[in-house]
Amino acid sequence: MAAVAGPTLYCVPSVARSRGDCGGDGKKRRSLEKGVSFGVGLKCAPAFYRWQRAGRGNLIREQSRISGIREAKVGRSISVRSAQAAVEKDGTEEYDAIVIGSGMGGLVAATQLAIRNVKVLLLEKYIIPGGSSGYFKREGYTFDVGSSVMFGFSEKGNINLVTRALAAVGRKMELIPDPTTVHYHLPNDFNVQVHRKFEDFLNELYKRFPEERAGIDGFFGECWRVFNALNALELKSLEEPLYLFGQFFKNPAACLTLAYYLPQNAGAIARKHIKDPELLSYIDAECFIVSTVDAMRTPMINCAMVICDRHYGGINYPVGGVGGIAVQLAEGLVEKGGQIQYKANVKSIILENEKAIGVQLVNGKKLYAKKIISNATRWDTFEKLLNPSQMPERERMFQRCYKKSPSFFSIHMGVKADVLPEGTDCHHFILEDDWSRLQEPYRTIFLSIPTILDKTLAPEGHHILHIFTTSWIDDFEGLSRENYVAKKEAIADEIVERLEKKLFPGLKAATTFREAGSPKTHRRFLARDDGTYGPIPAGIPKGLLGMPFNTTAVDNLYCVGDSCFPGQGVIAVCFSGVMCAHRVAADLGVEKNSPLLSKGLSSLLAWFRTLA
Ligand SMILES: NC(=O)c1ccc[n+]([C@@H]2O[C@H](COP(=O)([O-])OP(=O)(O)OC[C@H]3O[C@@H](n4cnc5c(N)ncnc54)[C@H](O)[C@@H]3O)[C@@H](O)[C@H]2O)c1
Ligand SMILES: CC(C)=CCC/C(C)=C/C=C/C(C)=C/C=C/C(C)=C/C=C/C=C(C)/C=C/C=C(C)/C=C/C=C(\C)CCC=C(C)C
Repeated sequence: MAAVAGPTLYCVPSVARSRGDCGGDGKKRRSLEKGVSFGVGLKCAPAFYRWQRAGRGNLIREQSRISGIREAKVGRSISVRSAQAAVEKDGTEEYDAIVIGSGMGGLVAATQLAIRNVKVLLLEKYIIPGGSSGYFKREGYTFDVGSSVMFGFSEKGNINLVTRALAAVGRKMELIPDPTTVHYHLPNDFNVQVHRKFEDFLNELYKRFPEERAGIDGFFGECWRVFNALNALELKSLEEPLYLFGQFFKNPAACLTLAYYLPQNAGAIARKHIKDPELLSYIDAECFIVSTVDAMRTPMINCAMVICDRHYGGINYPVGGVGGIAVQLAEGLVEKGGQIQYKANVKSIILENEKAIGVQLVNGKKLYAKKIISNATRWDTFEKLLNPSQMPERERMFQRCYKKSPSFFSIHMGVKADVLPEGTDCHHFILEDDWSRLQEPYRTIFLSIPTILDKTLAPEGHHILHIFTTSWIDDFEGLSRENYVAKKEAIADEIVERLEKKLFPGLKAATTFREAGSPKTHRRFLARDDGTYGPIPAGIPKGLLGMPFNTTAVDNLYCVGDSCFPGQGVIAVCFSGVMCAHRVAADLGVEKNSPLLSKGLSSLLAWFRTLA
């Protein structure tokens, strides 16, 4: 019955685009799902089409031929061995855990369970793993779907959660250190380079704000206090009482420090130390990058985490591109006995006596597990995979406290290398005119040029420019196809013009490739409601206090990813994956568990959330 999917590389979006819809339910797809579970991709689109076109009998033969390709490349540098994807035995087989979605949150949860010998099946709607941290290839360029700034990817300390997630499944990637995390280009000719060395970065701020030296030391000093406390802990589920009490016993100072900062926001702490409005606006911009809101609404723990990690372990870029991380995790998962099924679009979560017992795919197939983990956003989980009219009060409360952040408008470009001045940094953040417009759609420009670090991602003599800016899906709804495309191009033209003026004269003429994505693209390819980047607080939050953990009000159903504690960001969702796997393993009896204490802690945490 089953077929196994094999090797690894894809010209993914071109495939999906030609099919009209990456997650669509077309005829070809239905026939594939009937007999064959679809695995991580094929070497390139033509092979994909050959495979798709082959008759059902030929599919298995074609598959084993393709499985003979043992080596494929992400970018042109990292080598990825073929991943053996799911062997779906029959519809009645029960797994210990099913994970819906292979974003970094889902992948980490699945791999952390697999290494504990939990029988886990990961279901991904798309044809490669990674979600927002995936990649795609075009005309010799390997593009990161989303951010190229990787926190938590060093050899140092306890919070290098990306490194640790890979190491757990025996993987390690070659890294290129980034000397400057971000180069800020701000109003009134205020330019700051966030150098890898903390002292060099501070000197930039001291130079601009000599009278705020003590304030700068005070604010960043508090950031380090939080970071050092985080770094002292062994990070596991904060919903598991035996672990939590154990950490309080081993590291009371660190735990009390974190408990103190848990309900606080960065903006309020910055204001204790700093008076200069321009410096406070700069801290808003720092927070905006990590949370898409200003400092007053950014939890202090999250702010401190990113502000310090970039100087502690540093920002490091994986050779071959960010997409390689998810590919390595997916391969590692299968090596550790887990299974992955691609093109497995979960339509609903099956409940029995109000407990989650399985999932149903869009092709009607039902799969069962003791525990169901959703890496879809909480909006998608509780409004689409479950009946919205039966949404538990706990989720209603989440939706009152948090709303969907805007999505991104993104432009992936290939340009001739000589348009970039010598010494150009890899990542830039631009707000040209007015601080008050920081959170307005299209006003700030995020720009990454990963080829500054890894030249193999583009054809020789070329660079990649990945540009993005916040944008709401409403701007693109209800347009004809023609108007939709025209609108995307007009917005992209305007942003490129702004970059020409600010940074790279001649940019338009030097462009060799350009593709723009709207919030609708995010919704379609990442299966995120309204294409949202993640949750943002509806008002001023009490730090992280209101953010839900992994358990839900539905028995046996867990969430993982950016709509869980601690929120948006690759390193944040990796932590969410680690926490989720620990809690699930405890509930399965694989990790130490005390049901009574767990129940008590769960009620206590639920009460804390009502204070937020
Ligand atoms: N959007 C960006 O630009 C971007 C880029 C890079 C990293 N990130 C970070 O990644 C974080 C998100 O990571 P994450 O792990 O929470 O999730 P994710 O959105 O990256 O991945 C979710 C995965 O679940 C799959 N999925 C959703 N519904 C499904 C269904 N019904 N059936 C099967 N599969 C389904 C999606 O296809 C996707 O692969 C963000 O917070 C962000 O910080 C975002
Ligand atoms: C239980 C209770 C209640 C209590 C107790 C106490 C305690 C013990 C506590 C503890 C806690 C903890 C452990 C916590 C943790 C946390 C964490 C880890 C966090 C993390 C976070 C992170 C984050 C947020 C991140 C983010 C990031 C991001 C978002 C990024 C982004 C990026 C981008 C966008 C890029 C940019 C670019 C350019 C500029 C171009």
